[in-house]
Amino acid sequence: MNYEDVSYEISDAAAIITINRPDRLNSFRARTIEELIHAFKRAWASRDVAAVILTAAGNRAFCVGGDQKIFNETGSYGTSENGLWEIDELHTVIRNIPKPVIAAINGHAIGGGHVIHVLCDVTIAAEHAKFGQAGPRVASFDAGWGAAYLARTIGEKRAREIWFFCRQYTAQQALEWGLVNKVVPGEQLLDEAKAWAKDAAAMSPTALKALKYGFNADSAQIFGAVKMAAVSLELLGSTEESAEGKQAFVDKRPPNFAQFR
Ligand SMILES: CC(C)(COP(=O)(O)OP(=O)(O)OC[C@H]1O[C@@H](n2cnc3c(N)ncnc32)[C@H](O)[C@@H]1OP(=O)(O)O)[C@@H](O)C(=O)NCCC(=O)NCCSC(=O)CCC(=O)c1ccccc1C(=O)O
Repeated sequence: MNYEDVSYEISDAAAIITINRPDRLNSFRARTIEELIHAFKRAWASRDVAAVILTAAGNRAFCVGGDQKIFNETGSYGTSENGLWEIDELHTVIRNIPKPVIAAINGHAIGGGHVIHVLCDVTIAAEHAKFGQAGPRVASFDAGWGAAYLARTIGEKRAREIWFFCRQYTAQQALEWGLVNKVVPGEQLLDEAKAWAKDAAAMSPTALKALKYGFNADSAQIFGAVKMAAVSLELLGSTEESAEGKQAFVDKRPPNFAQFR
């Protein structure tokens, strides 16, 4: 597969997968998701890879979720080679790849970009990184992993705060909440992630694989809600409420959702 939206390289025993749409703050479209899935499966299959580092181009954003401009223009997140919108499959592959996935957060991790980092095994953040959900502002949501797994990670009250009020949180706050594992100066981010990957590479791969699946077992029942949430989000996407959210984003004005209460 030819990558347009991501890059893939191997450094020592780490696969470095980089989201590469900096002009759209590394927001994703259907093609981005398809390429990310491909890159993760490539890392899964490779004996040269012991751990995956997921990061993004530039120092402004890790990923700010779905590309709202494309959605506003076309009513979807665009086309992929196989014709599918596979955000659920990306989440699944991050959970199921039997190697540690290290998110290296180089800026804003917002909306669907925040969900992706939450699902990574560990997160290292640059000092200037910002965290939060934004879906309810544009009539979107992830009521599957995005809600339930976030609550498992940081607790119900904090998860509900993040989703219901759509605020942004500093890297330091994220560290205090257990949302990230370590905060480093931006210029040290990739080296720090590589050092973690190097440490993981010294471990028994079978032990890491079994541990990852053991950790996953406890939250596996969330998957049922993931599919239900995807169906309801798809339905919301075809409504006037959704159109108002996306149009307001493009117009740079607050949405008027009052009529949909
Ligand atoms: C991230 C911001 C807080 C950054 O703010 P700031 O630094 O002031 O920069 P801006 O001037 O706002 O932005 C610069 C430039 O980038 C454009 N841009 C920003 N975000 C997006 C985006 N998401 N899509 C397209 N373009 C974007 C912005 O318009 C500017 O362009 P100019 O042309 O220069 O004006 C701030 O930008 C911000 O809050 N962004 C919006 C974040 C957002 O709403 N994200 C979408 C949330 S919904 C989502 O992610 C859907 C996910 C999903 O579909 C899903 C489905 C099923 C299961 C799970 C999921 C899932 O959630 O993963």
